[in-house]
Amino acid sequence: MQHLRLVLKDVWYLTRPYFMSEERGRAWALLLGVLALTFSLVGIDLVQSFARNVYYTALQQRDVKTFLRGLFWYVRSESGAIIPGFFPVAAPALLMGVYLPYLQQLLQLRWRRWLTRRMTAQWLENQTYYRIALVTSGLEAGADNPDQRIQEDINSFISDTLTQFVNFVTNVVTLFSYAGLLWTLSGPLVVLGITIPGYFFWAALVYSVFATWVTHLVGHRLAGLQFLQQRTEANLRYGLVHVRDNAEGIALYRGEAEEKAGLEHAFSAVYDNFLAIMRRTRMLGLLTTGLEVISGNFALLVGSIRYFANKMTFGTLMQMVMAFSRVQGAMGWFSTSYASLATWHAEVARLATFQRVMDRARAMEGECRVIPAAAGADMVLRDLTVLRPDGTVMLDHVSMTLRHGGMTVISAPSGTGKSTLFRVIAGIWPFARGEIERPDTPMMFVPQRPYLPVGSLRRAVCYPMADTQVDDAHMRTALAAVGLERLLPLLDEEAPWGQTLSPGEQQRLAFARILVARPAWVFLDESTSSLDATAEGMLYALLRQECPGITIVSITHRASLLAAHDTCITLQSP
Ligand SMILES: Nc1ncnc2c1ncn2[C@@H]1O[C@H](COP(=O)(O)OP(=O)(O)OP(=O)(O)O)[C@@H](O)[C@H]1O
Repeated sequence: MQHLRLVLKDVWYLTRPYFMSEERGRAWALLLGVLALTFSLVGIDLVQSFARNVYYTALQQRDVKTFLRGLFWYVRSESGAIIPGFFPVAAPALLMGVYLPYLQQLLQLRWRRWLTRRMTAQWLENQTYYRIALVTSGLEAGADNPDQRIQEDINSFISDTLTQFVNFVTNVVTLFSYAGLLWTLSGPLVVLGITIPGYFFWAALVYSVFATWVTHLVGHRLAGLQFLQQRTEANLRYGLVHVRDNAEGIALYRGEAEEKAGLEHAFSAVYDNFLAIMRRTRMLGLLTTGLEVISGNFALLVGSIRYFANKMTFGTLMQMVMAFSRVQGAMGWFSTSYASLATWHAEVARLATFQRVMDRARAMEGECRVIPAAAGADMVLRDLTVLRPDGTVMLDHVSMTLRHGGMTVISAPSGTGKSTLFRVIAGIWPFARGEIERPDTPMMFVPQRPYLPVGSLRRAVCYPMADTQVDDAHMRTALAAVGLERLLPLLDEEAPWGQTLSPGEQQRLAFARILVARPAWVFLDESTSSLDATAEGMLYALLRQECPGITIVSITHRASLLAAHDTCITLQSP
């Protein structure tokens, strides 16, 4: 019960924002439409059971007139009420049957659009996509694959939530209305001098509880197996993706045999578990089919007692048999839907965790005060303490001035926190205290492995600007100047450039990007580590010559480059 409360709390947490959003009018209208059609269809079915009662009795009495009028026009029930016949309600029922899934899908699609936009925006806002890794261990279920959360889980969460909700409502309404019908129709039965009122209702209840309990005994393990199936499939997929992502390393080590064994192991888990699911499903199938066969005859047997005693018409007997099967079906839904409920529960949990992690990452406020300074001012770092995500100190009370227009190099042993200092200045590392006076002017941070977006080479050179914003001739000149003239004919080619260009070429491309964007400050974090000293010197000289007045702050371990800078700041570990 506690567990159910937690799941419902998560569902509410994920559902509420949409139904309170600016699209709430349409959302509620569609939901109410879906509910209205659901109720109407159950209602029509219930009313039709009375019409069938009359047809069957007419059939038994060979009363052609009542039978045909009932089929094509209307019937009068025993109490004298007029009930539309089969054909008059067939058309509206058909339309409702078609429009129910349509409205449900429309709601699903609109909700998905809204939630995808919202989650994508939240994920990209304030570098949340980057911070998520800082606020979680990375292994927290739900925070691991944001791409899968946004593309797959949103859709399945919405679709399954709506389906479970509609099924739940349908089955509850069916159960109560048909149980009530059974109670009214069945009448009393006298057994050994004791009168049992609504005996058919009680018989149906006892039978349904028994059938539900037996089904539960056989079926409940299916939920766990389905859950495990998702996990084994995910492990297999992860194994395959891992090989793709590390293709070069595996190829160089000739690690195919080891990888193959790992993948085979992952697949055998998928295979074995699916086999277990099949066996369990077979058992469940045998049981449910058996119960279905029994239940039809059970209903006839129990119902016929009053029929043979001449206290009930044939039509009423048939109506009771139908009501019994509806009650059975509704009870059956509650007992056999674990598999789908377990899958749905897993989706809810993953998406809710992702949303919580995003909320946490977004709410994370750094304690470092950033004071905007004039565009031409120096950058001043005062009393800056930088921490790791676990709270341990990386840099303790660091103060420095980075001169405007100067060339400063920051050096320190590996792991001291040089790159993290750049992250603090860039404003993406929230674990810092102190003060930064930051000139209000365009800055560019260039990591050791520059990021290359998916798409054309032109896009890669212009990034983060759109290629339409950049003058073509200017871009070509920049590319040629950094020594990449061989790439000029390939500018419009789409390729995985991050894999096809050598690390040195990628670093040259990053310099072309600086020449294109012309920031006032550039932070180079070992941005020439894959180049030889001559190429490195040429690129630095190019920056000074093409972007006069540019401020350069570098991180490097190379002595040759240290000498090229006018100021050197050495960081100390605490
Ligand atoms: N995302 C992160 N999560 C946890 N710890 C991190 C993270 N990024 C960096 N660190 C830790 O912070 C410390 C400093 O890392 P940083 O990369 O800033 O050092 P560095 O001086 O630039 O090293 P190198 O010269 O090797 O590039 C290291 O101990 C590293 O493990």
